[in-house]
Amino acid sequence: MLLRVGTRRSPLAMTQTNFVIGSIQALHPHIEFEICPISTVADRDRVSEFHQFGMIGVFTTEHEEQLLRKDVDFVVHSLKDLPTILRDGLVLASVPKREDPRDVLCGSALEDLPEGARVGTGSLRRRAQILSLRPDVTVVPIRGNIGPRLAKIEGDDALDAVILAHAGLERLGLGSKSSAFLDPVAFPYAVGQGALGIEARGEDTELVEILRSIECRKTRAEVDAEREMMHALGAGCSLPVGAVCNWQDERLSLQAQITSLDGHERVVATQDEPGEQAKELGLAVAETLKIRGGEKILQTSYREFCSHFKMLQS
Ligand SMILES: NCc1[nH]cc(CCC(=O)O)c1CC(=O)O
Repeated sequence: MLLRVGTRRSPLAMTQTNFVIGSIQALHPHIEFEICPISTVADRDRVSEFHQFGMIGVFTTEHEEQLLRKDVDFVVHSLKDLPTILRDGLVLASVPKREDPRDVLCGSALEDLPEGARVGTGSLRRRAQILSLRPDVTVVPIRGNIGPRLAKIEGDDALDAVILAHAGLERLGLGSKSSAFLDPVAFPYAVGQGALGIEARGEDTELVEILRSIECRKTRAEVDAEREMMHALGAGCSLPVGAVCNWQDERLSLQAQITSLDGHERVVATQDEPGEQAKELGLAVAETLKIRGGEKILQTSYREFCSHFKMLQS
């Protein structure tokens, strides 16, 4: 059997894809793979900030079209970039074991950041959360692959720190740059962060079965809860919503936080349920966030980033 695998071309995407192929091959040595990399809108356009500002699916739309055209058999995504709603006919077939999902500050620990420090991130969630912990910092929008982002803490005009996902650094062999982990209770990570998502056509039941052989049941429960919460909030991947989800002793606990873009307001909800009720847990936490005023914060942030986007275009 030959399987064609869709992926982005970035070093991180290629590493992740090779990892998935290696994991499947270890269990199914007779299967062969052909990697079919493409550049997405977000890779071709390195100038706009639009995808950082809530536009959904910029990393994944073209992959879904490839799947529906049957140009590829499955696609390996960073799960946090995959929208909670997939195109008709496509499924999240498998979620392998998650890396450490925490964010890290590269360049300086939080407590060592000087007053008024310049901190780089393109993510609205990270912007809001760092401002809520350290109102004195200036957030500098940055984007691009992990290597170039990391380079912003070196050389002339260097930033004091950049915020990145530990998982991305670890997979690229740059785990030693993860010097200062951000405590996820104070600085919750993005929904799905640190996990991979393998997307395929639902009708290919035999293939879905093969892909499922590398799934991690605990990770799947965690990300199902997180994604259901995100879906119920109607929020895209880069809105200021953070999560901490843990599976322990057959129970799943989910803490979620919505933070206003200026960091001044935040709403938190925490709940736990038996592990098999991941989706119910996600829905319940979303409801609590809404009741506590989270929806209003999201609407305001949405308006703010739409006007920011218009400003960038004009
Ligand atoms: N949006 C970019 C992106 N997508 C996945 C990762 C890191 C790896 C992961 O979270 O699985 C990153 C980079 C980052 O946020 O630092």
